[in-house]
Amino acid sequence: MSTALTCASVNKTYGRTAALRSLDLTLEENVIYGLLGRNGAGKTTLLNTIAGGIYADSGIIEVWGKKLAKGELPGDFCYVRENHKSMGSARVIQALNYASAFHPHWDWTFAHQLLDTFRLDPNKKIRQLSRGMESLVGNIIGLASRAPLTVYDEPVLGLDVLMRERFYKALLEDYANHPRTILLSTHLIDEIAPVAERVYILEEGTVLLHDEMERIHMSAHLIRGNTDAVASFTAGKRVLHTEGYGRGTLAAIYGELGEGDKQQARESGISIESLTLQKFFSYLIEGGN
Ligand SMILES: Nc1ncnc2c1ncn2[C@@H]1O[C@H](COP(=O)(O)OP(=O)(O)OP(=O)(O)O)[C@@H](O)[C@H]1O
Repeated sequence: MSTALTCASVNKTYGRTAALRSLDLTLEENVIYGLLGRNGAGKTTLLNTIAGGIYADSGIIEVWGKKLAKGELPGDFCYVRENHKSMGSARVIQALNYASAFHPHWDWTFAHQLLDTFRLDPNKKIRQLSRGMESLVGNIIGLASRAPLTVYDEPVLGLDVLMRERFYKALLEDYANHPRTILLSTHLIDEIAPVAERVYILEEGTVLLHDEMERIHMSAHLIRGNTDAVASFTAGKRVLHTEGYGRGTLAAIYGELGEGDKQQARESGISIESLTLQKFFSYLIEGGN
């Protein structure tokens, strides 16, 4: 498996704000990644830095093994972000035409199918689109470009639940037939869980956690039981959060549980539940608050 993107010790400050701090991130070929983080964590700064829109103060960014020079755009790369208003009075079809010129793997048949799927009028002017429709134009470009490295910043912003489902479905179906490396930044955390294979969680400009979605699913647990039993069960484990309720304690823990753990839980009356990605995220970031 080759590496699509490497960020090594990337730093970016805006005045006194450190938006990216010694950030390391590696994206392997043909994997879908989720990029999560609360407001201001540095997601957009990271994506803009990768896309060459802003310069890192220091650090290395390599795309397909080639180090990007300052201001250099990665080749055969698609960056989907909100706001196509700069295209002014262009029509949707003109925006697609324009995008197609930059992407050697562009598929027009697929682009037209997506216009139907998303019920977009190709002759409508970009400036007349609703916020959700505007996101959809970007998403069509992201999908139809079939770029080997595609990055989406909040692709479902403003989309209703039906359109969000259609987007994820189109992405997964097309990815199955045309694997590529995809990075999706989103705040709709539980929706990304069945889509992304791996996840990066940013906090204050650095990577707080990077793991496989499956492993998070297997490792993130909420346990409840008698306070002493919970204390004994969690000893030596990674505890993200604890809180008391009545005479018991609830604890969010991270780590795979073996047969011995499960037996101990049964014997001491401790219940074990899996955490959703959203709950795991909030416990990891700030103890569930
Ligand atoms: N142009 C700018 N000038 C000054 N500070 C900026 C600028 N852009 C971002 N920042 C700051 O950098 C930090 C990271 O912002 P960034 O937009 O990358 O976060 P984010 O994770 O994308 O947030 P959100 O989820 O709210 O979109 C924040 O503290 C933000 O205020």
